[in-house]
Amino acid sequence: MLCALLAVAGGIAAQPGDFDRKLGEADALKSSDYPRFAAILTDVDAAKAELAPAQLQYLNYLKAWERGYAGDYEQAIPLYKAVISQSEDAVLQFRATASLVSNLTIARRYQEAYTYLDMLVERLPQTSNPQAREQGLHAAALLNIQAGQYDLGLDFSNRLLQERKGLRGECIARELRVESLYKSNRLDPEGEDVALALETCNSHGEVVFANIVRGYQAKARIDKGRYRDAITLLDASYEELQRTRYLRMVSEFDVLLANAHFNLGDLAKARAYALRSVDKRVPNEVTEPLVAAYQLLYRIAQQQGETKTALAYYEKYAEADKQHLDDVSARALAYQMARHQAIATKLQIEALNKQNQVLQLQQQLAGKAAETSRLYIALLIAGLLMLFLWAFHTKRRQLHFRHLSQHDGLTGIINRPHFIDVARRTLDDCRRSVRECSLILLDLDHFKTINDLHGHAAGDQVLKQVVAACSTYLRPNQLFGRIGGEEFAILLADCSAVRAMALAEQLRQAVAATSVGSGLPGVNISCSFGVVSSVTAGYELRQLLASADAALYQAKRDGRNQVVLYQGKQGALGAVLP
Ligand SMILES: Nc1nc2c(ncn2[C@@H]2O[C@H](COP(=O)(O)OP(=O)(O)OP(=O)(O)O)[C@@H](O)[C@H]2O)c(=O)[nH]1
Repeated sequence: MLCALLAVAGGIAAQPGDFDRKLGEADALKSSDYPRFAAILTDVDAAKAELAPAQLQYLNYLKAWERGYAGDYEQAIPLYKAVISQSEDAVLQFRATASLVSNLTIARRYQEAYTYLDMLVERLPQTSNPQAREQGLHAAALLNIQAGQYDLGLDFSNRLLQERKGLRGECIARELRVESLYKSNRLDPEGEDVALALETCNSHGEVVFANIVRGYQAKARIDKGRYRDAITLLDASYEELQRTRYLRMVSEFDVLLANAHFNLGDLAKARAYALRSVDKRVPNEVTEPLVAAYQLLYRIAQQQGETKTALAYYEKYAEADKQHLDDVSARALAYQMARHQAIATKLQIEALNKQNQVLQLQQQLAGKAAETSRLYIALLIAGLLMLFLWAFHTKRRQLHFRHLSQHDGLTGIINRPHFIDVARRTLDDCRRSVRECSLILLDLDHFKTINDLHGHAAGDQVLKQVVAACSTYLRPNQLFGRIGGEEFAILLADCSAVRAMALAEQLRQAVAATSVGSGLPGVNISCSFGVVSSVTAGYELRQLLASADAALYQAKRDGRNQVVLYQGKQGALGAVLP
C-alpha cells in the first residue's frame, strides 16, 4: 500500500488496477474512516492525469460525496450531475443519482429532488448492484417520508428490509420503518418494530440510527402521557448520544427531555434542557426541535410570570414555526407537482399512441372505405380529444401548484424560499459576469401598533397596500419578495448603490403617501429601508441580507421612515435619506 501511495505521489506510473483498488477502498471507508478516505482521495486526485475515463468519473463521484459530507451541497450537487451525464457506468450513474436526491433533499430543493427520484425509481428494476439498490431505496424512502407520503416511505423501507436482511442496510430500513410509523401515528413504543430496529442497529454498532429510533420511541411515550418512561429511556442513552456529536439528534433528545419535565411540572429542568437544545441546534437550519424548544421556553416563562421573556421567546417561536411550516408545505407541494408531471407525461405518451392508431386506420381505410372503420376513427378522435383536454387540465393544475408554492398568499408577490432560490441564481450570474447588484430591505414601522389598534385584518390590508405602492415603481426583472411577516426584499441586478438609494427613496415616499386614503384615519404608514451593494458586501445572499439588515436597523434606530446605505464594516452606516 505504501509503495502504491508513493508511486502516485512521486509521479511513478501506477498500474491502472492500483487506482481501482484505491478508489474502491476509499468508497468502502468513506463513512467509517473519514480521514483515511480523504487522504486516499487527495492522493488519487494528484494523479488525476493518469486515470482512465471511468476511474476519473468514480473519483468525481467520491469528491461529490466528500463535499456533501462537509455540508457543502452547492458544490456537491453540480458534481453529482456531471457524473450522471458523463459516466458510462450505469451503476455509478445510479449511485450518483441516489446521492444527488439526498443532497437536494437536505438542500431543500425538493422539486429537483423529485425529478431525479423519478429517474431513480424508473431505473431500479434494471439495477442489480446491491450497494446501488440500497442507496436508491434509502433515498426514495427518505424523500417520501419528508414529503409526508408515509405509506410510500414504508413501501420503500420494506423493500430495503427484504433486500438487506442481516446487513447494515437492515438497520437503516428498520429505522425508516419506525419513522414512517411514528409520523403516521401508528407506532407502538413498546412494539416489535421498535425492538427489532434497536436490536439490528445495536448489533451493527450503528449508534446514531439506534438513537434516532429511541427518539421516536420517547416521542410516542410522551404522546401517550408516559413522561417518566420517556425520561428513563432518554437518560439511559444521553451520554452515548453526546459522543456521536450528531447535532440533529442531540438537540432532539434535549427538547424531548424538556417536554417531559415540563409536563411533570419541573420547570427548572425543562428550561435547562430547552436552552441546551437551542444551544446545540443544527446551524443555519430551522428544525422541529428548535421550534419546539422556543415554544417550551415561551410557555415556561409565561407560567413563571416573566411576561417580557415570554414575549421575546414567543416571537422567536412564531418566526421559527413559520419558516418550518413554509418548508413542510414546500415539500408537500413538490410531491404534488412531481406526481402531476408524471401523469402529464404518461398522458402525452398515451395520446401519441392513439394518434398512431388513427393514422394506421386511416391508411387501411384508404383502400376499403368501410363505414364501420370511419365510426371507429371518429370514436378514437373523440378519445384523443378527451385525452388532450385531460392533459391540458393536468398541466394547468400543475402550474397552479407551482404558483402556490412560490408565492405569498396574502400579497401575491414571491415568498421567502422562492426569493432565496432566484436571488442566489441571479447573484451567481452577476458574480460570473462581474456586474454590480444591490439589495433593498424594507420593514413596516410600528406595524404591531396598527394590528393592535385596528385588528389583524386591517394590518393585512396595509401589507397589501404597501406591496401595491412599491410594485408600481418596480420593473418585472426586479425581484420583489416577502421574506418575513412585515419585511420585504428587492434584488436589483445591474444596479449601483446610488440608483438603489434613489429607488428606495421613491418607494419610501410612495409608502408614506398610502397613509392618506388607507381607510385608517390617523394612522401613519411608513417603512424603513436598508440598502446594500455587492461592491461593499459581495455576492453571497446571506451576507447581503445581513448587511442590508444592519442598515435597516440603523434606519429604525434613527427614527424610522428613512433610507440608510450600508457602507461596509469599517465605514459607518451612512448616506441617510431623507
Ligand atoms: N396583520 C398582519 N400582521 C402580521 C403579519 N405578519 C406579521 N405580523 C405582525 O407584524 C408585527 C411586527 O411587529 P414588530 O416586529 O414588533 O415590529 P413593528 O411593530 O413594525 O416595529 P418596528 O419594526 O420596530 O418599527 C407583529 O405584531 C406580527 O404579529 C401578517 O401577515 N399580517
